[in-house]
Amino acid sequence: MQGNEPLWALGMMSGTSLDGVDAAMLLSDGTRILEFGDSAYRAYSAAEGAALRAGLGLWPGDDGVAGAGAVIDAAHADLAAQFSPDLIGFHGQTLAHDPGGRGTHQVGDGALLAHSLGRPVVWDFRSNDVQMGGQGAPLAPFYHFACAQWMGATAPIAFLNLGGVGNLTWVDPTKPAPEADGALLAFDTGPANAPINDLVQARLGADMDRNGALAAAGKVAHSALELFLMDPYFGRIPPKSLDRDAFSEMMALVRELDDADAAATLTAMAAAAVMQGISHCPVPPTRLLVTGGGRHNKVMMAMIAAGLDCPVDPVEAAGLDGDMLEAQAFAFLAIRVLRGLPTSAPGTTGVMAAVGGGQISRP
Ligand SMILES: Nc1ncnc2c1ncn2[C@@H]1O[C@H](COP(=O)(O)OP(=O)(O)OP(=O)(O)O)[C@@H](O)[C@H]1O
Ligand SMILES: CC(=O)N[C@H]1[C@@H]2OC[C@@H](O2)[C@@H](O)[C@@H]1O[C@H](C)C(=O)O
Repeated sequence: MQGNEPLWALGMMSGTSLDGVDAAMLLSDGTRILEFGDSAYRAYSAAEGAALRAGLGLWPGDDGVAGAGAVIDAAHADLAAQFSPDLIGFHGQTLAHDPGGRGTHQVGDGALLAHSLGRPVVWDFRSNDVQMGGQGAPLAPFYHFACAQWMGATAPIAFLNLGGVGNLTWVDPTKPAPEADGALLAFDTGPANAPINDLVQARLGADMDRNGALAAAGKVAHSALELFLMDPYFGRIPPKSLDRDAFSEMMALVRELDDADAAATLTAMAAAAVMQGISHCPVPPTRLLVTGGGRHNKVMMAMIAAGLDCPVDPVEAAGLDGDMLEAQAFAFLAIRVLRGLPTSAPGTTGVMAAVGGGQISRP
């Protein structure tokens, strides 16, 4: 597997929403997207989800980490068994993220997976970046650069992932490589779906505000929104990243509101955080392409579009798959790690210099 011949990699990602694992095949030489392959999703059972939630905030060695790790290892082995990749990119599950302090913690044992599947596995993508002074996140931006080139973009565009947390990547596709100076600027914008999910879970026992229906029936509480926007995170110069629950105190701002107004206000907060993020871009993007589950939230999408001067579309408008983009990103990054290419740069994570992350485990 040396040289630069294209490889079929399987990328697997379990995101902050803790709903399940996405897996996607990608053919790439580590710089270009050559072909998209099959993809699959495996939902966590209620018991698996509970074990993962119990692990949130835990660090290596803490009680409860092994249980969460076992769920991740079994679910990923189960899902990967239906594919025949040359190699696997295994993100695992982030349990805790504190890049300026204790580091970043993903569970998932790549050596075990390599052994059980009989294929090379690239994993532990974030630690090296944090050790080199970076945020360890976001890591999808190098893949976003490849997506922009695959689309034939000729002017700066931005990708927005609306997952549990939101993250934005500004791309200048005219630069020669993702690690080139000025090619990328990336950072977490703020909370996106996680607080909305937490609200509807606590009040209505629901998983999500499907399509933004509840928010559509409510009014935004502007005083709460203004208080939220006073958080110093929004003024901080990127790169910057967030733990899933970094904004948990925002729930207090909507406590007195009825369900619909609370949902509308949390949705407006997520959208306003994106606007704040866009203001940090070197030049405004000519197009904003949205990935992640939040692209289905019509209210959130409309609020974002209303605040920007450029078209705002789901990534499907550009021929990409918004459910699988992050899984594809870890397939792409796995090939880069195998080839010794960097996976993050000062503009994406704040790392001192472009660096490759990830351990390689062979069967
Ligand atoms: N139809 C829908 N309407 C509204 N919201 C939706 C819809 N579908 C998904 N979502 C939201 O998107 C979330 C899942 O998004 P996604 O799968 O992108 O998150 P993730 O990958 O786990 O998170 P992250 O990218 O932060 O790691 C759901 O929990 C829900 O809040
Ligand atoms: C530490 C961590 O797991 N961060 C995730 C999380 O989910 C979204 C956002 O916060 C982003 O920073 C990152 O994931 C994506 C896939 C990334 O690294 O690009």
